[in-house]
Amino acid sequence: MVTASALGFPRIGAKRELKRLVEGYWSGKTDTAELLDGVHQLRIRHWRLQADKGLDTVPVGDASLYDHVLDTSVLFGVVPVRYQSLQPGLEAYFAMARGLQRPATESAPAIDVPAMEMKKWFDTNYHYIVPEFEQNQAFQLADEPKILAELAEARALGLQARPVLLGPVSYLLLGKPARGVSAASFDRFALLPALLVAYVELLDRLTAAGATWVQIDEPALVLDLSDAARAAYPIAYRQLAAAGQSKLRLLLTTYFGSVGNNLDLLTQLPIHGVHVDLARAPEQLDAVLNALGADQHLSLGLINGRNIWKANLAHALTLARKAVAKLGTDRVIVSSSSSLLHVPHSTAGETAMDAEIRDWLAFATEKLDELAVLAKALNNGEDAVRDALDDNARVAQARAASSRTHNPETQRRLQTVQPSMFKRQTAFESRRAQQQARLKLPRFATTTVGSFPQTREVRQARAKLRKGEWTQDEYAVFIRAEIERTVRFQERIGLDVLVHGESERNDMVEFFGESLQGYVFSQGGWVSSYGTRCVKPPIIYGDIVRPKPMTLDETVYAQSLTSLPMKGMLTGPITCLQWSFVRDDQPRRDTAFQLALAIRDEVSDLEAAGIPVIQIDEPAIREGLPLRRADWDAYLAWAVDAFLLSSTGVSDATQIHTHMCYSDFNDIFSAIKRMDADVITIENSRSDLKLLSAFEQHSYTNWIGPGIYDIHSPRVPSVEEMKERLSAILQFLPNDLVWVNPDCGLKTRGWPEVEAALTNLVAVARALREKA
Ligand SMILES: CN1c2c(nc(N)[nH]c2=O)NC[C@@H]1CNc1ccc(C(=O)N[C@@H](CCC(=O)N[C@@H](CCC(=O)N[C@@H](CCC(=O)O)C(=O)O)C(=O)O)C(=O)O)cc1
Ligand SMILES: N[C@@H](CCS)C(=O)O
Ligand SMILES: [Zn+2]
Repeated sequence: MVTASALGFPRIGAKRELKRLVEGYWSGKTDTAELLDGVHQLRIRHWRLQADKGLDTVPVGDASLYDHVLDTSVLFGVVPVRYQSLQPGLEAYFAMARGLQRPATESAPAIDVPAMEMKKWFDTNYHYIVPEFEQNQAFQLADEPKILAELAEARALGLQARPVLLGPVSYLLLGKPARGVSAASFDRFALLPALLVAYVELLDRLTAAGATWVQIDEPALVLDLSDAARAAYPIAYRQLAAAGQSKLRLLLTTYFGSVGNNLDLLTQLPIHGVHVDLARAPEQLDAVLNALGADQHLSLGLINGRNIWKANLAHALTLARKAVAKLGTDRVIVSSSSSLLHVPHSTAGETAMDAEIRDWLAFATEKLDELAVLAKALNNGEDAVRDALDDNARVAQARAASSRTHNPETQRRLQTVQPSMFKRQTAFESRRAQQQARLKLPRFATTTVGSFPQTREVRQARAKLRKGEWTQDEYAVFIRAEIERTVRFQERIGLDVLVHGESERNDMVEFFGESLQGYVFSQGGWVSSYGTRCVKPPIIYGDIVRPKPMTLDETVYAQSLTSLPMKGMLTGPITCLQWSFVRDDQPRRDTAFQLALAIRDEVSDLEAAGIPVIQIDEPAIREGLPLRRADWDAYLAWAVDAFLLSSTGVSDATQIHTHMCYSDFNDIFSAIKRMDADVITIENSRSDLKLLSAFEQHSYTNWIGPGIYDIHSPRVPSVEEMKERLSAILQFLPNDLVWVNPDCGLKTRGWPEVEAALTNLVAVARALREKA
């Protein structure tokens, strides 16, 4: 029989229950028992949902209080020294995730530990906590592994449960040497034998607890691997295969792309099943089928875990039938291409969405239905699911034929784009002089990345507008007051280039999605971004049109309040593309260019209204980089072109900023140079300083603002700490190129923290100016 299962399910909950529970715990409103009971109920609800939809197996261990990579570190005792004196359990766990700052009491000394580094999970907008390994890292299985308890829970409910583990090789590859360990002498694969001992112990215990299959995620198998990484796979899996007295079966999963040249490696491994992503890479099916061993199972990643369009079930069935013809029904599993973590929970609550477009969508819950239909069609014949298949074909035809997706004016503009629209009028040196003459900024100019605290009042104001309790005018009055408060605050703190604070924006991408045609947005389509923070990616279904200016009123109002330069804030085309669910009926490049033209128009309007500085955020440009190097150049060519198209329609004296966070700059350096922004502000405060050496090595000569304040943590960095950071930065970058700023927007922080941190930041810049 063909079985159906998903690789993982969204953990946040239909109503973001996980967020409320965990944030309630952090604020002291929820105690430990309530937290643990709440997440337990949520897990059960998600497992039951999958079983009720007709899936044969449920994943166990994919849910997490903060991040599943952090869970893996805790599971194997990979806790950096600086957290080891904290209370083990939730205190140490959350301190690793988000830092911990607590004043001294009579009985306990003060605690002040920063958070661990966060990075993008492959090419997604999900962030994981980067494991830190000592030179001779010890691995020690937790006394009470959470996954064992969860397996017992699922089995007690009578469910067929499949524990999910991050595989040892991917885990090692995702980590980094701990502080003080020299990167040059660090050999992560030297840690493999010790790590495998802990994995084997865990697999033994899972087997004893009743697991028959374990899902081991090895997404690194879709990357270009070093020889050392390739060599690690057979070593690892030979050892793991012997675990569970050889009774346990391992399903090794790959996702986010094709296994490509790693297929030979994969099929040598002594594993019982393989999962491949057929949504991103359907072309790999034949090669995988040919390479599979005699008894190996194949899990077909047919239902897209990264996008929200209903699947083409006829196409999926064609692929699945091919697998069944070769392997027989008992060796085939139908599955999601990746975990469903990256799509929202359900379309069920989307009653306000345009009905025609809603009919085209499948979120996680609806994807479970699709999986069940596929399995039924393969097991019982298509007639058993005739209505579902007919309905699916009707939707695909309706979408393809819809007049809603095309706009002739947008198409015409794209045809008339000229090469001159991708270039500033003169080179940076000349622009720099004109901008200095206009803005008269001091050395080490200070600014922020754009957003200021999105307080409960701000979010509630938007909720009132949404519910019709406030008129648009009442909301606008409220936002103006927020803008004025933010401008006065920045003047008082002493920043040099101000921002309006983005209080009118729910999110830097969703806001633009709501303002542009060609987009729809959901009411409850939340997707985890990091920890308890979620985003609601808007959905691009058609050609992009900017019906009217999107940011002009607020920016011009903010500028009218101050004589200091005001920076207009826009989100760049690649970030809008990357953080939206995008249409799959045209190349991403075409959508990016449509977005770029809309943003170019906004830039022109801001400039014409006298705004002297405009920031076009592109934090997602690195994240969009294809996972295989062979595909990088093609992507970077159009991605940078899209940025240039959005940003170059201004005079020399208008200063263009861009901002990037969580970027591994070394990989895309020449692209960043080609973007030719006058100022780039970058994330840098949690990562080490090596990224700055790239700016030095590549003789980057435009202005740079490496973040010196980690805004993702509630911790306030001291003057001394920021001074040290800045001095270290100045070893790599010339004084006259450096700006001083936080590493990202301040929307997640509270005003008191922001006041304390920015006061320190300005003090550091002023002290440096005096020295210079
Ligand atoms: C810079 N980052 C971003 C990424 N992706 C984006 N799309 N946007 C980004 O900014 N990726 C990389 C990083 C990730 N960083 C963050 C940072 C912060 C958040 C975040 O704070 N998310 C919020 C939700 C934001 C939002 O859309 N708010 C809405 C709705 C707010 C809400 O929950 N309202 C309540 C009612 C009000 C109340 O009573 O409080 C409700 O509807 O129930 C808004 O402001 O209107 C979060 O809370 O998770 C995400 C990624
Ligand atoms: N301007 C945005 C950028 C975040 S990446 C902000 O400040 O929130
Ligand atoms: Zn940022």
